[in-house]
Amino acid sequence: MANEIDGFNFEQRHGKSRVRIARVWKNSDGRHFIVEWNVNISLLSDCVASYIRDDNSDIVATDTMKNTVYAKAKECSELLSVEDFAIELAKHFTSFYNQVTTAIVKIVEKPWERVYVEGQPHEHGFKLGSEKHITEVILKKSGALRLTSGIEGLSLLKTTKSGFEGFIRDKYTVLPETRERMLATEVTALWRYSYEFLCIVPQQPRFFTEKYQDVKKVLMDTFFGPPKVGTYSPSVQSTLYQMARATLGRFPDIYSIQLKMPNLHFLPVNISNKDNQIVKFDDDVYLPTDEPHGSIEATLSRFWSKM
Ligand SMILES: O=c1[nH]c(=O)c2[nH]c(=O)[nH]c2[nH]1
Repeated sequence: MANEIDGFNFEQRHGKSRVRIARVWKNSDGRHFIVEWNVNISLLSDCVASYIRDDNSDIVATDTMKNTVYAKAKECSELLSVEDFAIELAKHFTSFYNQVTTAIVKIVEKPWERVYVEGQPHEHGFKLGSEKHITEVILKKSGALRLTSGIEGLSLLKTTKSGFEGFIRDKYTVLPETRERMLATEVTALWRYSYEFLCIVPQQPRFFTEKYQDVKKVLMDTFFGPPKVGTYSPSVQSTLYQMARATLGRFPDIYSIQLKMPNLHFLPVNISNKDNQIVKFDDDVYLPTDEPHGSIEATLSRFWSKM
């Protein structure tokens, strides 16, 4: 919220960060479902008086925001996607309070996955996976929506079919050109859907959960290529672009995708003393590192924003 005050421009927002919640649903046939969410709420609201006149009468207390997370989760009688829960919260804040013009709700979901015991899905047993499903909803009172979903911490590695050649060489360059190296990264992907109004958001309960799985599969399949032969990567940049391109090619309701793909180096190991070479690198023994790492990121968007 921006206001002009005393001849200055004043912007403010307030909210509650890191509200942790787990919600369990128990089906009548004995199967349990669980989600664990870390919720961040930020409200743009007309409460300038609290900053400049010690008048809190227009403030939604951040403690109330926290309680709302638990109350709304209780109200959800069935398993729902993290996107749908973020939309529910944002809808509540923008419709219930006159003062609130925009709600920004970000949620990170912990990847609890059902375990298999004796080859069968367990009714109430879960283990923690690795990458996280995230979402950000920005909802205005008018119903105008910005819906972003993403993946955080998707660690991928391939032991071949990667190289890096033809880059600038100058007096500081020592990196040899290669057509054979390891490629390792930890993908952060953020994609924006083209559902720009509340009223056109798909209502099927599993829609965004399935879309998340589908996008993850397209990203991974493009990174690795076919199982027997793979796909040669001439650079992280090229692979990143192919992954973004495949996502926009496959999903017409995704308007843009941002990918961050650090290049996590696996350094060749060569060890010698003055008499012998103890270890000679033959694409087999590496020193894994994460510092320093290359940082490569890009956003690919359509020119039009509507489907
Ligand atoms: O795929 C790569 N992209 C780079 O920009 C880069 N720079 C570097 O040193 N190694 C690599 N690898």
